[in-house]
Amino acid sequence: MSHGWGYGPSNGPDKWAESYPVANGARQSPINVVPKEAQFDSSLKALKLRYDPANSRGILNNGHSFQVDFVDDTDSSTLTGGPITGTYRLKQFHFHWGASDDRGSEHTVNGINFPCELHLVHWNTKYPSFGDAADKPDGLAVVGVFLKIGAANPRLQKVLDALEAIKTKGKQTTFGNFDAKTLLPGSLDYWTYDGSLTTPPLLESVTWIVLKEPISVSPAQMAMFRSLLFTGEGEAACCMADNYRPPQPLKGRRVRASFK
Ligand SMILES: COc1ccc([C@H]2OC(=S)NC2=O)c(OC)c1
Ligand SMILES: [Zn+2]
Repeated sequence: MSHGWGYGPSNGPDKWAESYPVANGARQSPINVVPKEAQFDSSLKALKLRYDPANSRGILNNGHSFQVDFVDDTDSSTLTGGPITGTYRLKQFHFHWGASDDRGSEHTVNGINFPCELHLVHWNTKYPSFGDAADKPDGLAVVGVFLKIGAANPRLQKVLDALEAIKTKGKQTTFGNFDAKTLLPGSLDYWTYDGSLTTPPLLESVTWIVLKEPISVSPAQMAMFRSLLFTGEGEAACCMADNYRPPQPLKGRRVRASFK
């Protein structure tokens, strides 16, 4: 790729392998989840997500998505249980979405796309930092939550209302006292498999935890996601949408279910 990776025809997911050969690796994400082929595993524990709203810090347009960053210097916002061992700290959350409601999620279920997918990113505290954990096979755990078109979701609104302040690439603003737990659905039933980051560097370091139950988002709220720009101030505006990687080959991996 002659220039940075992105989601366009010249630098999108089909081109990433040119600069990141791991794109064709053995444990790439996302995948298509086929519930009937997922194995119920009774040894899988319940997810324990303990988030302290005081840890939320800021919201940033990073040119590929927007992310809400958390202070991660203590074990005050953590993921434990589920398929992982030990303690993983919440680092950030972000979303992937489509230009229209028929696409946008990264994982699919029986080949069905959702309009949006939330990723809550955690790193294994057996390593000293996110950066150290990011390239280890057990370094990261990402909780994926589907967003499904329905009633407006009031719990999303504080996040969406902040987007006008970060319209262009590189813009950020403070975003304190946000409880990420409010973005979770009522059920924490999940599918889990070994995978990767879904954008370059595509590191194969993620234990994926994809929740079965979606949360709702309204068409008007989806329009707010699409009001962001991939581009920086003063550049020709390009709407931020279709920032998702399509499903990748399973290559013999097992997908386990925490529920029957
Ligand atoms: C350097 O930090 C990164 C790099 C890539 C990703 C991508 O991998 C997933 S998952 N979603 C993404 O957009 C990331 O997300 C945690 C964090
Ligand atoms: Zn992501």
